[in-house]
Amino acid sequence: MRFGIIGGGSIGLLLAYILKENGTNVEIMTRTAQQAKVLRKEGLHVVSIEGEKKSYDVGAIPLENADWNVYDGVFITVKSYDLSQLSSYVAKASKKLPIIFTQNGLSHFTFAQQFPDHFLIAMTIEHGAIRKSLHTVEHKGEGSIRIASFTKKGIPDSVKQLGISFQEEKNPWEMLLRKVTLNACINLVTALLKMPNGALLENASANRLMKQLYEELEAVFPEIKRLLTFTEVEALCEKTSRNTSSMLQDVMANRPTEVDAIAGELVRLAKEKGKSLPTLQTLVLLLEAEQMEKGVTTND
Ligand SMILES: NC(=O)C1=CN([C@@H]2O[C@H](COP(=O)(O)OP(=O)(O)OC[C@H]3O[C@@H](n4cnc5c(N)ncnc54)[C@H](OP(=O)(O)O)[C@@H]3O)[C@@H](O)[C@H]2O)C=CC1
Ligand SMILES: CC(C)(CO)C(=O)C(=O)O
Repeated sequence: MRFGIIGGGSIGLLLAYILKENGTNVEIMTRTAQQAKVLRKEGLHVVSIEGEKKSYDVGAIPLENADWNVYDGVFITVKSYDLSQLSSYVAKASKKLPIIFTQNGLSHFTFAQQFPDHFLIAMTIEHGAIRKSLHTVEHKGEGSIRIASFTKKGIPDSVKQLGISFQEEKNPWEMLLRKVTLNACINLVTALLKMPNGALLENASANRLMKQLYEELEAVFPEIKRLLTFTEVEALCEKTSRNTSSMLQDVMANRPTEVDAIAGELVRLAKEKGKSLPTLQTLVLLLEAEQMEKGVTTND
């Protein structure tokens, strides 16, 4: 089997590693020709959770030159705010091709609704990963991977046979609500306090702030009680304790963050119910103010 991965960032390279470990042929579709060249020449370098260094031959091609007809499935691992750039590619893809979205947040739920006849699937990844160079990724923690189809087509055998250990979910909305709650609790606090995920267990005030966020969300979206306990939020901080959350990675690299896809969407949904999320909204403003001072605009 041959799978394409759009985006050679932290999660794109981590997925390439997981797929290669399971014997799948992988081609990474990059934004730049330079990254594709480096990946083809140097291979994919991985530092595993245990600190072991590994390398793999991978295919790599700039996205604009790729032919999606050669793949059994395509993973989309770009940030939420870059999804709109891919609309024309998804529109042209075969309706039989499984396309799997790995974004945090909720905006890909709306993106997927533009393509009701395509074979679109959501995947939530509770792993930590940090790209260290154009062809090197460090695996920083391992939690569960969940998958749910956006359509009635279900999960195809080609994806089930990838050898990735994942939990299949029936309801994509609930699966994404669970993950966005985890990210609202972990990513915003770590991004503001410049802490690795594990520090949220050690710093009592940061831990209280994270709990306050969880309780505020649970009060507005009661189904969260059924989908995720606060103990599970803390367990993910433990499993990814050495990871720098993807939002903190963005802040440190002076890139836009996914604050709108994560917190903005939750605030809007709360408003539709006539409710508000004051703690979350305050953290959003603090983060946006910090980004503005650095001249980084959110392009969500
Ligand atoms: N990092 C983590 O630990 C986790 C991240 N996630 C989620 O996974 C998603 C990806 O995150 P992450 O990998 O950290 O993000 P990164 O910013 O590390 O990677 C995103 C990649 O997408 C590439 N890209 C952007 N636009 C295009 C395009 N038009 N064509 C091809 N490639 C493109 C970027 O290219 P370039 O480098 O050239 O700019 C970049 O390499 C996010 O939604 C995040 O929330 C989920 C779980 C854990
Ligand atoms: C799983 C977790 C919390 C890992 O840091 C993540 O989703 C992220 O950083 O975006």
